[in-house]
Amino acid sequence: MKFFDRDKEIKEILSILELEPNRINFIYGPINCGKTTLIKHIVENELNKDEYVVFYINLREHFISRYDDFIKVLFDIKEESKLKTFLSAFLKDIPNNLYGIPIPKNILNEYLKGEDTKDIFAYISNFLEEINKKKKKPVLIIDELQKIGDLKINGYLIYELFNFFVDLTKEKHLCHVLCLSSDSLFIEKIYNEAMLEGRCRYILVDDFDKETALKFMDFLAEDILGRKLSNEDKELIYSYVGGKIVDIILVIEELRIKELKTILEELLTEKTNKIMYLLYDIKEEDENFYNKIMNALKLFKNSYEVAYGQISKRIVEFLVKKNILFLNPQKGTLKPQSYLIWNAIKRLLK
Ligand SMILES: Nc1ncnc2c1ncn2[C@@H]1O[C@H](COP(=O)(O)OP(=O)(O)OP(=O)(O)O)[C@@H](O)[C@H]1O
Repeated sequence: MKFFDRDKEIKEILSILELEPNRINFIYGPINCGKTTLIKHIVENELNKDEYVVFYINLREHFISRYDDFIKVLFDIKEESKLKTFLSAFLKDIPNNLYGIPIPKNILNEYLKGEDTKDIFAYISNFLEEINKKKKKPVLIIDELQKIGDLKINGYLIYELFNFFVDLTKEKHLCHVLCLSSDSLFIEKIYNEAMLEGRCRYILVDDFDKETALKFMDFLAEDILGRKLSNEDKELIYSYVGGKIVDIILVIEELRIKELKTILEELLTEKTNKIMYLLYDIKEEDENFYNKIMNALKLFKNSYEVAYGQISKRIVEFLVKKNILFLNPQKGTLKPQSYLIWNAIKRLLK
């Protein structure tokens, strides 16, 4: 699939990377809005390869339940045993794109004997310093950071990591740090975390707005169907799935074999049923909680976005965890995770 648009977000992220690293950057947005695709596009097509060295670490692909698991994910483990020879070989011909910080196996094993991140973070810092000396700018990207949000070793690992990131950015200006997450409860926690105040920047990647969504439909229709869609069809698609990229792709792909109205009704019925079954389960378990959930959902009957304070924290947490609502801590608002979910909520409330 060819990459589409995101000019504004690309410009914003490139303008951050042009400057000296000074903050931790959090890239957040609703589920499946295209955060990973955007970052991969920037790394592969927009960054000057002579200037940047990117370390892309995706926690989604890994099972992380212990300290060792996390540390291993950070690194690209090499067989070489002598640090000096290993480093000079690496610095002679630095690749632009890596999936972990290179480290000799024996050194990593030494570090893993204790549960102290101090030596490990010192190793990474020194490594990044060497890259800086070669006039290259390192960029550390951590995708799905919330996966280690609850991991504890002598306190929460995430706080140690944030301290380290502050050191790399605000203190030493050694490395750009981009953290991606679609868990808006996690982002909200960070947003309100005193130790991170003034040390972070938040970049929202949202679903496409209406104008872009309609253009995306034109682009896909040409690409997948080899024909144009009528304005009425595009408006109809938007009224069901809004600017959610994955949903628009699905609709256009299905158009090869099904009628538009059938596709849209099937999608909405499926989503409505899923939420309905969830609500049935809650009602069975706790009728009082169910009533509170229904009252919260009623707020969305006539509005796509509502102020955060209108719904109690416990209900917000539940609906966000179940991927029904998306919380925007910067704006202090809540909205359904997608237009399709919004339509499903409205259908359930009828
Ligand atoms: N700008 C784009 N142009 C074309 N297709 C896109 C674009 N952005 C996203 N997509 C498509 O949408 C799908 C979902 O995007 P992606 O996985 O990047 O979302 P995400 O926000 O990282 O998801 P998650 O909520 O799981 O973190 C991708 O597989 C890709 O095919």
